[in-house]
Amino acid sequence: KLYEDVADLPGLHYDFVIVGGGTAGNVVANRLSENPHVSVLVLEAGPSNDGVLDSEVPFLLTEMFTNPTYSWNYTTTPMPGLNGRSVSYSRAFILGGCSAHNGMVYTRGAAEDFDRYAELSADAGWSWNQLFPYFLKNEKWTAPADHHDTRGQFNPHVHGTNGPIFVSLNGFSLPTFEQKVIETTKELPHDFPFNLDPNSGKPLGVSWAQSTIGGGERSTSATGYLAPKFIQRPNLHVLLHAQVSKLVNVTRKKGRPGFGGVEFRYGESLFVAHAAKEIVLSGGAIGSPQILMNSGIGAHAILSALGITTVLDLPSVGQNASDQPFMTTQWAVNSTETFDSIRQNATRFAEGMAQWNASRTGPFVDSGIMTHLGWFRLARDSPAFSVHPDPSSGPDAPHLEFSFIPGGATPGNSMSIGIAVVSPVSRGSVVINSSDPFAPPLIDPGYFSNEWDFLAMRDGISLAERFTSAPTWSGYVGAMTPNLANLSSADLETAIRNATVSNLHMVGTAGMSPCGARYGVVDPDLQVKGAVGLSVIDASVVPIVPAAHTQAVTYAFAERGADLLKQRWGL
Ligand SMILES: Cc1cc2nc3c(=O)[nH]c(=O)nc-3n(C[C@H](O)[C@H](O)[C@H](O)COP(=O)(O)OP(=O)(O)OC[C@H]3O[C@@H](n4cnc5c(N)ncnc54)[C@H](O)[C@@H]3O)c2cc1C
Repeated sequence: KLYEDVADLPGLHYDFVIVGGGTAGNVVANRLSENPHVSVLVLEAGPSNDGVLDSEVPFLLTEMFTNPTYSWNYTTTPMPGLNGRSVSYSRAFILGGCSAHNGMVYTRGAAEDFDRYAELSADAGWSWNQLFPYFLKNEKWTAPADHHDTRGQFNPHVHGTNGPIFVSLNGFSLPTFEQKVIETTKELPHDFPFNLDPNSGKPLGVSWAQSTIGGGERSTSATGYLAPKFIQRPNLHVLLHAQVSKLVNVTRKKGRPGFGGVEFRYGESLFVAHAAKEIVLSGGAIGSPQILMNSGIGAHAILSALGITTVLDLPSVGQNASDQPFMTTQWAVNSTETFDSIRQNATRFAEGMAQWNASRTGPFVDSGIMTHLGWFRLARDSPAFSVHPDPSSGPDAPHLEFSFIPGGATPGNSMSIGIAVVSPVSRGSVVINSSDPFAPPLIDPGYFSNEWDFLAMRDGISLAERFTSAPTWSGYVGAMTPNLANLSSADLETAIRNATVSNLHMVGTAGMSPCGARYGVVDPDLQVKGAVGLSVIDASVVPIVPAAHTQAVTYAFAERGADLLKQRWGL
C-alpha cells in the first residue's frame, strides 16, 4: 500500500526497510514482498509519480528534466577539467527515482563490462552470462506505438518478454533522417557498421534506439514493480515524503556493527523505522554514500572532521565515482522534418499532446532524443593511448557513444550528435560536507581529471564530423553550430571544456570488491563490509561505469541483489 502520511502507517516495525523507492529500491521491494510472510517498508523522500504527466509522456522529458519539484537540484563542485565550471547534477526526487525522469534509453553495455565486474568482485555471478537472465527478468519487449514492421531493427532472441519494464523501438518515425543514418552505415561501413542489436553484449556499431516505453508511455520501476497488483500486497508498504537522515541505534554482534533503526524526517518531525532482518540502502549513487557517511560509515578522517563518530572506518565510501562526460555537436539542416518543428511550434506541440492524449500515438510517444545510437572505439593510433592504456573492458567494448538526434538546442531545424566518453579513466567522489544529514553532499564527478577522457572526447568530435561527411548527408547538412571544425587546437580544447556536461550515469560510490578486500564498500553479495544486517542495492555498488546508460544495469543488479537477499534469509 502507498502511504502519503506517516500517521496512516500501521507501525514502524518491519522485516526489511528499503531506503529509496527508486529504480533499484522498487525492484527489491517487489521481489521481497513476493513472500507473504515478510513485511517490507520503502521510505521514499519524493512524491508519488501517479498522474505526473511530465513523467508519463515520453516527449515531455525536457519538461521533466527541468522541473525542480521532481529533482534533488544538485550542482557539482567546480571541476578543473571543465575550466572550473560546476554543472547541474540531476537526480530524481519522485517515486520510481531516475527511472521516472531519465531519458528512457535502454542499453545494457558490453559483455566484457560484466565479466570485468565478475573479476573485480571475484564473483562469477556478476558476469555477463550469469547476469543475462536478470536482464530478461526485468524486461517486457513490446511493439512500438505505431506498430511498424520492426524486422531488421532488433534481435528478439536477446530480449525478455515477461518482465515488469516495457522496452520498445521508437513509435514515431522521421523517415528522412532515419534513412540517412542507416545509409551512412552502408556508405562508411568500416567506421560506422550497422549492428542489429546493441543489447546482445556486443554493442559496437550503429543500431536502432530502444527505450523503456510501452504503449506510448514511460515505463518505470514505480509503474512496473509497484503496479496495482503489487502495491496492494498487504505486506508491502511505501511511505512517500520520508527523507532518511541516517541509521541509528548501533548494536554490536561479535564486534560488527548493526543498526536497530532508520531515522527519517516526515514534515518537521523525525521518526525511526525498525528492520528485524535487514536494512537495504537504495538511495542511488549520491543518496546511499551520503546516508552511510551520515551514519558514521566512511573514511574516519572525513567523519571526525565533521564531528561524526566513526562506527565503521570504510575509506572507499563515496570514492571511485565513475561517470561519463557528455557534449553535443550540432548542424543546421535543410529539412523541417525534425523534432525542432514540433518543440518550437506551439500549435504542433499542442497537436502532438492532444494526439497522445487521444490515442497514445504521434510524436509524443517517444523521448525525442534519438533515433539511433552508435558505439565506437578510438583508432588504435589515437593520441589518447599515449597518455593512458586502453580503459575499456575489452576489444568488443566501446570508448564512445553517439546519439543521433533529428533536432537541436537552438532555434531553427538542426541535427545533433551527442557524444559521451563511456569508458572514462577519471574518477570523482561524493562526500558529505556537514554534520547536518539533510545538507546536500559535495558531488565531484571529476570529468577530464585524466587527460585520456578529454582526448577521447576530442576524437569523438572528429568522428562525428566524419559521420556527417558521408555522401548521404550532402545537401541535407549545413553549417556546424557552433563550428568546431576549423578551430585551433587550443580553441577546440576550450570549447570542449566549456561545453561538456554530465551524462548522469554515476556509479561506484559504494562499489563492490571481493570478500575480505580492504578496499570497496560492499561484498559481492552487496552487504556492507564489516556490518551486519545492512546492504546497498543500487547503481552505487557497480564498481566501474558500464559502456552504457545505467538504468538497465541497475535493474539487473537489483534483480540479482534481491535474489541474494532472499537466499540469505531463506525466502
Ligand atoms: C536526468 C537523467 C537522465 C538519465 N537518462 C538515462 C537514460 O536515458 N537511460 C539510462 O539507462 N539511464 C539514464 N540515467 C541514469 C539512470 O536512470 C540511473 O543510473 C539509475 O536509474 C539509478 O538508479 P538507482 O536505483 O541507483 O537510483 P535512483 O533511481 O536515483 O533511486 C534513488 C531513490 O532514492 C531516493 N532517495 C535518495 N536519498 C534518499 C533519502 N535520504 N531518503 C529517502 N529517499 C531517498 C530518491 O528520491 C530516489 O527515488 C539518467 C539519469 C538522470 C538523472
